[in-house]
Amino acid sequence: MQIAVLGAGSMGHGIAHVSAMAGHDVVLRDVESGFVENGLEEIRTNLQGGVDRDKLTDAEMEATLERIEGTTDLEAAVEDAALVIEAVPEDMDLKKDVFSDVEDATGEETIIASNTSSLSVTEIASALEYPERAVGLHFFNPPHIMDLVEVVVAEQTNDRAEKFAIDYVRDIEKEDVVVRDTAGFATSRLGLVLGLEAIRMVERGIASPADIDEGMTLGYGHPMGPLELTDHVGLDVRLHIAEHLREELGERFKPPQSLRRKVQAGKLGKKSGEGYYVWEDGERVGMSGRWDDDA
Ligand SMILES: NC(=O)c1ccc[n+]([C@@H]2O[C@H](COP(=O)([O-])OP(=O)(O)OC[C@H]3O[C@@H](n4cnc5c(N)ncnc54)[C@H](O)[C@@H]3O)[C@@H](O)[C@H]2O)c1
Repeated sequence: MQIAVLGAGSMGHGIAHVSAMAGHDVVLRDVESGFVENGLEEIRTNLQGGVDRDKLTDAEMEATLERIEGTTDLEAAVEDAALVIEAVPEDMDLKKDVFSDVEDATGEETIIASNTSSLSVTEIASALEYPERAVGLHFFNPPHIMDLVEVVVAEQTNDRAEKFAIDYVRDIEKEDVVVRDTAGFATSRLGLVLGLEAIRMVERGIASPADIDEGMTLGYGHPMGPLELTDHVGLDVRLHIAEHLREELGERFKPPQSLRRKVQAGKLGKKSGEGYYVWEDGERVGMSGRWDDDA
């Protein structure tokens, strides 16, 4: 089928990649041609990585790239699409505008999906005249590696849109979980509980970040501990989500003081060089603050 992906950033190019790999024709749209080119370049790099690891052949890589077209023209991107997936920045007004613009340029049958990680799909869908075709498709980063997609069912989503979304997820060989539209969906909500509690444990000196993380990787089989994951996601991003979930779901999501302090100090995790760990050239080289000597 024809799929339009709006936004060629971290998530958009990955969603275009996995859709084209499954044989769909994809149009990748961003607001500037430089962003589109970057997205297409990232897809080529990631596909080449797959070829280098013998996951796919050169011919499969070229065929996948041929199925992806880049553009800055919204109308051209969406007019023939059966499915439109937006992956523009996490801003409610922007997402509503994008949904509404898409609706103006497509037929009534087109399914319009949002890759939002925390906003209400119900509210985004309210920008549509026919909101029953809206649904959430929450991919995980990076989409070409991560197997899960949460299918988020908004208040308005009808059975056809829900089934369409589930079929699409299975078709691109990902695993679907279906979630009602609530703050944090299923994964962010549970992942954050673990992250916030780990931060409180560090705050109270119960154990070092590395020991807590090792406890969860070796003891529970998690691929990465909650504090290292917090550094990867960004402390500012986690704080923002915690504040949102606290507002929506209650005090159990109250952000710990130390998380707030670190964000105020610009210690945002891997991207700033320090969070619960110290990072150099993308590698973990030690622990932050009083745990430094134990690193
Ligand atoms: N990064 C993650 O780990 C992650 C994981 C799951 C979901 N998400 C969600 O995916 C969405 C995108 O996040 P991202 O990390 O890819 O952001 P990003 O900043 O990397 O990319 C967003 C892209 O959208 C483009 N854009 C802005 N306005 C646009 C418009 N009107 N039409 C088309 N493109 C437009 C920007 O130029 C940019 O290239 C957000 O809703 C985010 O919450 C992100």
